[in-house]
Amino acid sequence: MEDGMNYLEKLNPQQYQAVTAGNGQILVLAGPGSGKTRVLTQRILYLMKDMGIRPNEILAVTFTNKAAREMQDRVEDLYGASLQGNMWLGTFHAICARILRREASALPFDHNFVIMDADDQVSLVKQIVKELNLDEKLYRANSLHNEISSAKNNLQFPKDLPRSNYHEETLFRIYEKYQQALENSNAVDFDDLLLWAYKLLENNPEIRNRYSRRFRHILVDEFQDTNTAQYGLLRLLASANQNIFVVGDEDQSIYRWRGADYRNIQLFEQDYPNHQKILLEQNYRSTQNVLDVARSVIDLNRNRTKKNLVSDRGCGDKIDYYEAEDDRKEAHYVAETISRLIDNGNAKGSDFAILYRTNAQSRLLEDAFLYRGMPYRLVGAQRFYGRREVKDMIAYLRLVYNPQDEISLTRVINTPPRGIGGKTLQNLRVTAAEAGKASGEILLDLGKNGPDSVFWPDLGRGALALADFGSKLIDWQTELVSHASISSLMERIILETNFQTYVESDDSDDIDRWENVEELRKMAFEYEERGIADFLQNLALVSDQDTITENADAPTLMTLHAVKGLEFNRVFIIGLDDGVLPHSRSLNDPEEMAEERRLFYVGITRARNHVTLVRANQRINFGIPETTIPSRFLADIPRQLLREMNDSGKQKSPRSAGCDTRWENQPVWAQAAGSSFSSSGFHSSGSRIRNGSAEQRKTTEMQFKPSDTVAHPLWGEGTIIESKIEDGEEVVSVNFHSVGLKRLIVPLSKIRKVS
Ligand SMILES: Nc1ncnc2c1ncn2[C@@H]1O[C@H](COP(=O)(O)OP(=O)(O)OP(=O)(O)O)[C@@H](O)[C@H]1O
Ligand SMILES: [Mg+2]
Repeated sequence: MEDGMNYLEKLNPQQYQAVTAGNGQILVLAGPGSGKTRVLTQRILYLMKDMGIRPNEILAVTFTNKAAREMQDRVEDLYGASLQGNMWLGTFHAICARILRREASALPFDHNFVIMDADDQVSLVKQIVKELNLDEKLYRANSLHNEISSAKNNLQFPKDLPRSNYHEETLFRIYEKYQQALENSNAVDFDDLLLWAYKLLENNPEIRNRYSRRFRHILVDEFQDTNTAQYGLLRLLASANQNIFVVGDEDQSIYRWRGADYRNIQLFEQDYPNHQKILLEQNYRSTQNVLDVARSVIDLNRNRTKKNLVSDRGCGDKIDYYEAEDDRKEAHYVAETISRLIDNGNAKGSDFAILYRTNAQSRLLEDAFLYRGMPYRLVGAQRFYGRREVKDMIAYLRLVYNPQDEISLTRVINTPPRGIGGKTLQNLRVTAAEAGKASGEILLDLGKNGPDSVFWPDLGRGALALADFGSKLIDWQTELVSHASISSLMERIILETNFQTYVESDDSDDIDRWENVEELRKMAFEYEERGIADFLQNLALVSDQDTITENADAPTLMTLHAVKGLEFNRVFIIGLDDGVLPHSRSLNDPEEMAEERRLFYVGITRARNHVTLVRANQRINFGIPETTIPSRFLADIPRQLLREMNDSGKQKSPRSAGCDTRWENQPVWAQAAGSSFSSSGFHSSGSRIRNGSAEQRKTTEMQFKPSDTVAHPLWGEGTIIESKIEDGEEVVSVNFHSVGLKRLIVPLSKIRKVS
């Protein structure tokens, strides 16, 4: 400690306490932007610099590969030396893959196993449903795959599943066949990485001891999103030294659909009764207005500890709110506003994130950006890695690396077409099954011994084409072994299969497919040193967040799920309509609704300075406009924290500046009834929207009375049914000829009197 811990960046007392906590179990619970990730990073440094822990004795778990990379950069920067891959730092999946490769001799697959991507996993289930002659409409591959995935996340192999009815019995059979197919391909899926790592450590005391002794300190970010398998794994890995440091926020648990369970925080508290709990309350990311809005949303979730969120950064701007006529205009409003802010010199492209509930919502945004010729970054793994031409090329590499990979073989055996039809492929499979080998092994054998090989007389006329492909496969394997260069291997494959001509011949849309293949080759080039195993593994484990292109000065378009852990100066959240956010799937399930609320909360709290909430009065579904109702979450935001905007991005209803915390002391009313939404996005009775004292209430003047005829720009004419003062503002019920009854808050609504 000769430098007085100068290397530690400025920390507040609670942060300092967490960073320098001694051995044992430490639980850091704190809201967004309070420095959890930063504390974890600094603790790694502290362990190395002051506690004499070596990098290879530390295991640090992040939620994405991108987060791992950033953490590594930061630690190296402050440590002043390269960690040279000595530290075990990465996602649960990457860390498990590393363990499984090292310990493959104790497992039912080789160390060069491949990791199947999400698409392939579902295709495999589909194929099994077909093989079992089940009705594909009743047995949907996607939902069956989800069931298999949750079984795995609960640490269950097929034999552990209940089999007391027909459905359970069927699921068992499908799961069993699925595992068999993976094993035959020397492949695993994402969930297997966790499941096998857990079982490996649980069943092999020697291996468990080796790892748990080695990791003298374990650190976990985003702990609230761990699932059962991950938590179990942590327990095993920490079993020898019992030094485990976790940071998290129960309000940011948003991966329930992947088996995440924020109750693992409670489990941690029970399982480690001597743990030390540290709370961080100071928020360094967002302004107070952003935090107040976030809090008004999350405070309505039950069964949680209410937390103060205190900003270090002053009140800041109010939150903007815009209601567009339809979803196309919603997207244009966003693009237009951003373009204006950039043109005025008030912001730069990378300041912005535009967040939405579902990937499909990005399409109109992209249109709006393209229309203006504005660059943008669209985040999502499917965007690049899901492309046919990219998947084809990856499948080639996988097959060369692991000829047992049946799925990749099926994908490329006749792509580009080389005269190997369905019948020939079927023959190959049957021959392979009879010989107890993988199809790829037969191919290699044919490549070596020629089409007339005495061993495989049943392949018929297809043998020639198969042998030809087999010999290419041999050449590529040799290339890989002798040159160990992925990009030159790719070059050869491209050349010898006429891949470029094939890819360029597909002009079914205006995507530059060849450019994607070139991009993949560039990526491969960066892996020359680390090798093909690492490259393929990283391709398989890529997450949405990992696809954010760095150094691009452009707004980022991404889902609320993908934005976790990140921060932006300005955040737009679009689609604040009931059924979009919260999602229609979740409306009837209180647990799901609580998660939707957390998702909205995560979105708001990404902002440093500014949040804009946007919704559309109508959404076009398959060409038919449907009128929407505002998200029920909007009603939970105190209105004095909001500024309603008009089309030109100007404020409609000016309100006083500064932090307005009066609402905090008022009673939290029950959630609004769904029927009381107004066109202006906010509802009246039963809402938390209130400002003004009783005094004001008396003096507010009423503009409308029952039976007045009014007109609205969207809904046309209607008749006032009722008019009253609520919370100091006039609220009317109007019966519109076009859409029926609506409740409107007069100062915010667009109605005018006709007679
Ligand atoms: N003591 C501090 N002084 C100045 N800035 C800080 C301090 N602590 C954290 N920050 C900054 O605050 C921001 C939020 O920190 P960080 O991302 O670590 O928060 P977090 O708790 O992990 O948030 P989330 O829950 O969203 O993941 C970062 O920009 C970080 O650099
Ligand atoms: Mg964080």
